[in-house]
Amino acid sequence: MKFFLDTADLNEIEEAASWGVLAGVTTNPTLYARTGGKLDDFHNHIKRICEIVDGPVSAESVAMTRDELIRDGRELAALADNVVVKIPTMVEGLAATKALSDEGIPVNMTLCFSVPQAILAARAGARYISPFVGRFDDIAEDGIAQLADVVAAVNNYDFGHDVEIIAASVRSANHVTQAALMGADIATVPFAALKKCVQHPLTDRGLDAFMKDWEKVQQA
Ligand SMILES: O=C[C@H](O)COP(=O)(O)O
Repeated sequence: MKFFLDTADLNEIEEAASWGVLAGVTTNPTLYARTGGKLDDFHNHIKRICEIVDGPVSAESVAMTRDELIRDGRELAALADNVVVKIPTMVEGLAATKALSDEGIPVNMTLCFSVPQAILAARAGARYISPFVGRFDDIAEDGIAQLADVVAAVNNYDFGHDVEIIAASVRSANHVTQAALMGADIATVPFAALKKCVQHPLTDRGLDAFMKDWEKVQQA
């Protein structure tokens, strides 16, 4: 499984990239708004992320019609070679995904919550599909079970092009564990959750014991 960072925060992206584990970044309008960024600076911001990350960077269109989504998608794709256009799973989004992928522009279909949505996204030409996990948990449903259904269903078929499943709306190390065990291709993880993935209380306890014992060696 590859790790993407689910953020538009440049400091977080630079830090995770320095760990050598970052295979890509996903952004959305909420994540960009959280940086305090202005509309005028959005394209420059995506360019800056693309310069830091050696991998696909999803930039989301906020258009609602196929023509606008296609126009927006072309503009976003022109920003850098590693831009992936993120498009919501809806009828207009499918049509735009088909048009953009036919032009060789990779699309990440987002806000995916069901197996039929995922299969349709793949059929339309989506390079990436993003089933959301945490938002199912938020409504007292089992997000991991939903993700497992999507992974199993998509893996049943050959769509004639590469399709990777991005476990999105990931909130915890346990989500990452479950996504990896079921063979999700990618987990896109917020920075705080990524840090939690590195940590384990037994690692901390073991390290503490090693440091204390090493002090004894130094004083012997
Ligand atoms: O845009 C995709 C995100 O992974 C959504 O995550 P979230 O449910 O934590 O906002």
